[in-house]
Amino acid sequence: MADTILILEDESLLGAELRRHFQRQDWEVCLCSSLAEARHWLLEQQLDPLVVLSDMSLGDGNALSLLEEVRKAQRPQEWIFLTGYGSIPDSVQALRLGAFDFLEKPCDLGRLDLVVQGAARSARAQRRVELMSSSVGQGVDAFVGRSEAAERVRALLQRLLTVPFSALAITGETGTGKGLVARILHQGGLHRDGPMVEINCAALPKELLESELFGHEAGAFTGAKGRRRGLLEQASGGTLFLDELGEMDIELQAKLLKAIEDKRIRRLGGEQEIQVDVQIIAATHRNLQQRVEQGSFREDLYHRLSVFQLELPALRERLDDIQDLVWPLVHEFNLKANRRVRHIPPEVWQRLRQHHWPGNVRELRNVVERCVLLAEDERFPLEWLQLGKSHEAEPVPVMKAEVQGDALVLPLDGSMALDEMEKHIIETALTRHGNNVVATARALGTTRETLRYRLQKYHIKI
Ligand SMILES: Nc1ncnc2c1ncn2[C@@H]1O[C@H](COP(=O)(O)OP(=O)(O)OP(=O)(O)O)[C@@H](O)[C@H]1O
Repeated sequence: MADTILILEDESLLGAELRRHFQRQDWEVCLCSSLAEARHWLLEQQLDPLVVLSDMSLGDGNALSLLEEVRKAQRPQEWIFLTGYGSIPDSVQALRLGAFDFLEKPCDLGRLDLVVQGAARSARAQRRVELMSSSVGQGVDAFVGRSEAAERVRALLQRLLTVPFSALAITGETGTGKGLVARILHQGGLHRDGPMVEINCAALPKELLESELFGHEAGAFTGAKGRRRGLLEQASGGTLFLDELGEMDIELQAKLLKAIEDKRIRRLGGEQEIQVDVQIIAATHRNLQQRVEQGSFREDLYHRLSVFQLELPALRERLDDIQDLVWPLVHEFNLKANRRVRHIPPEVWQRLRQHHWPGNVRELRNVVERCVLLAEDERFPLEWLQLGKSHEAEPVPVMKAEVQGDALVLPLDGSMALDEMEKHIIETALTRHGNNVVATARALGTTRETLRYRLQKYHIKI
């Protein structure tokens, strides 16, 4: 298909000559003799020229104003200005607005051709980059999968992208794509021009998380040296992604709910209320309703978040998606590790479909990475799948966590949740160090405060 050039020229003889010239070079030419006409084609008819070749001063105004309007609305395109003698200030302004180049009239056609070719190359390159960044990470298609369950997720995401929600919860097992979906919602949603700020609620003790979220004034607590803007403020105009919200302390949950409802916060130690316009996306692998029944999650916050809720299916419930997920991953790791895996034997597909996938897509990603990295030729190596026996085929013997010398072996067959593993690691380390908190913290590569917080969290008594 021919590329389009829009020529904006009110001298009819010159306009006609330029049109003939570019048509001879296989351009699709749209010739306009006024700003109004060009505005009609570019903004109302959404004509999408690769290059615009424009006179600077026209009967109905200066073309710079149109360039400014179009820049906001159009896909990448390059503008070249034809200027009269002595209009240097306008030309400087044109370059500042992002014009590709300007040529003084009368201009030599050979020179004009060179400049137009350069502009076309530049616009094509920008469009390629735009296309790549829109297919990677942006848009609901980044959530891959042909299964009905994946289609339902994409359809719901598409709807949510147009809804001005203030809070939303994404639930699903670990590795099902909660982080991915949060990024899709931010990048394609109504808050996309603002920042996306993330925090993992399980990673910090309550006091620290509170000051991270709400900020503090100088001297609000011991160690609060200067004033600090919290993440709710920093994310204003954008999205705050609260990962592992199920782990948030219940008192802090109340404060968060108030911030969502009032759209106002107060920094710790601060008097003044600060307006925040932020959409909150919360993710958790917990069953929040169950947490409510157990009394560890506030019912009112649960109801607030359930207005818009997205439940992501486990990979074992959408085995048809495995094929769609595996090929892009093979391609990605082929490129990264300079491999050329092209052939996936039927036995591999069969084993992939039989596995239980407790770590979901993240686990699949790790498996594909290992196999591609260890492949010796074009064949996807079955021997490196190392998936263990299928859950459906025969029951897998239950593995137990056990200490082997200085090492601790943990089962990765889904029988032990991450929290249980962490609790077990801490208990084992404590026993080894005679319940000495300082020595245990050192052995685990963490601080005494963090360890104390974990002890409290897991109700470990020493
Ligand atoms: N449907 C999908 N299509 C493509 N990639 C996916 C899909 N689901 C998950 N992934 C990929 O799998 C990996 C894990 O996903 P992600 O980190 O979003 O999971 P999560 O649910 O947030 O996990 P956790 O609860 O452990 O934080 C990421 O690399 C993500 O891009």
